[in-house]
Amino acid sequence: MQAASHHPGFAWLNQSLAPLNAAAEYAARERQRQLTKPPGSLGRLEDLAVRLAAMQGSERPCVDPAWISVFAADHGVAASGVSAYPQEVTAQMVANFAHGGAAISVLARLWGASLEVVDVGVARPLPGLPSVVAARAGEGTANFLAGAAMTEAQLALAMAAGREAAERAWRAGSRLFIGGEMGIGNTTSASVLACALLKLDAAVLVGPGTGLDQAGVARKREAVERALRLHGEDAGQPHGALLRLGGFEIAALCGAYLRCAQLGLPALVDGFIASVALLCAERWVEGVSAWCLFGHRSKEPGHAVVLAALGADPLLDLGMRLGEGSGAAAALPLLQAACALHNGMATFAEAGVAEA
Ligand SMILES: O=C(O)c1ccc[n+]([C@@H]2O[C@H](COP(=O)([O-])O)[C@@H](O)[C@H]2O)c1
Ligand SMILES: Cc1cc2nc[nH]c2cc1C
Repeated sequence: MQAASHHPGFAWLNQSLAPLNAAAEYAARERQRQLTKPPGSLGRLEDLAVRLAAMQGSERPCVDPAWISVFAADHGVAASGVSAYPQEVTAQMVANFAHGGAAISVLARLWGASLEVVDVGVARPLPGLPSVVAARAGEGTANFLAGAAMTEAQLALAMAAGREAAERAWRAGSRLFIGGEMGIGNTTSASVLACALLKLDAAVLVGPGTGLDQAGVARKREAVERALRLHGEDAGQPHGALLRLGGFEIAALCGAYLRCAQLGLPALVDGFIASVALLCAERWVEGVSAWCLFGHRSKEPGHAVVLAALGADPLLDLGMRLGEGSGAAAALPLLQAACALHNGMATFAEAGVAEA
């Protein structure tokens, strides 16, 4: 682990990661060999079952019940004209999540996953939404074009919000964690974080986000370049990067992935912003990404770059670019199918089918 900060709010990051279970992995691979199909004929569905077996320490893996936490927060940089949408959409979408009308609400219902919304720092939250978990680190971040996005204490609070969400999932008996995010302006934050950590140019990581036109993307790229000039030197490691350039929901996702890896809870990663949060977690503590599966490749162009840096090969490529955890949720039935096939198919011996 990197020596990041002596703030006591980061002490939990010193706990070791859970080990993968080699015996369960071997047993699952052996079982796959005995199922009534030519070896390897279920392709990546076989590998998914075996990887989940290694993570869950069981020859018979299972992703149900699955748990989804959507972290919402606002971004000071939204005031610099970097999004196609106004900032108040963040608070309005939180209400939409709470009322069950967002894409992630529909997918969670469809696949039988639990869904919670965590307010990590929406600027002007709408009143009277009892089902929203309040874990606010502030009233949105400060604009990182003028100074650091957040204080050390706020970073610790936001990461703890993610840690606690992973712990709620674990305590509820969930077998898979999906982290989603909502925050107008957060593709700018994610782009500049990735530039700083990967030492890449803004042009490689800046894209349209919610739907900027060409001129808008050029403005956004200039903003990212300015932020890198201002903070780049102090943002080569995840602590400094999140402090200066982060969002509260991105820090929360980073904390959630770290805690999942400590607990031994597999995580299914969503799109561009979620993958940048995982990049922060992996740079903070090496090995976190071994606890992750990747749901999809977002249409946001920087996502492919971040996935390559993580060595990840996602399951779906549907041209989605919504966020909220929706790309991961779209891949959940593939994981359910991988487990059902692994656990439910007959072996050659059971079915009386001749082997090669
Ligand atoms: O997950 C993705 O790959 C993704 C790509 C583009 C946009 N988004 C979502 O759109 C919002 C951020 O876009 P923007 O243009 O305001 O930076 C935020 O709420 C994200 O959930 C998400
Ligand atoms: C409507 C809307 C829904 C979203 N969900 C995640 N990001 C979003 C951004 C917008 C603009």
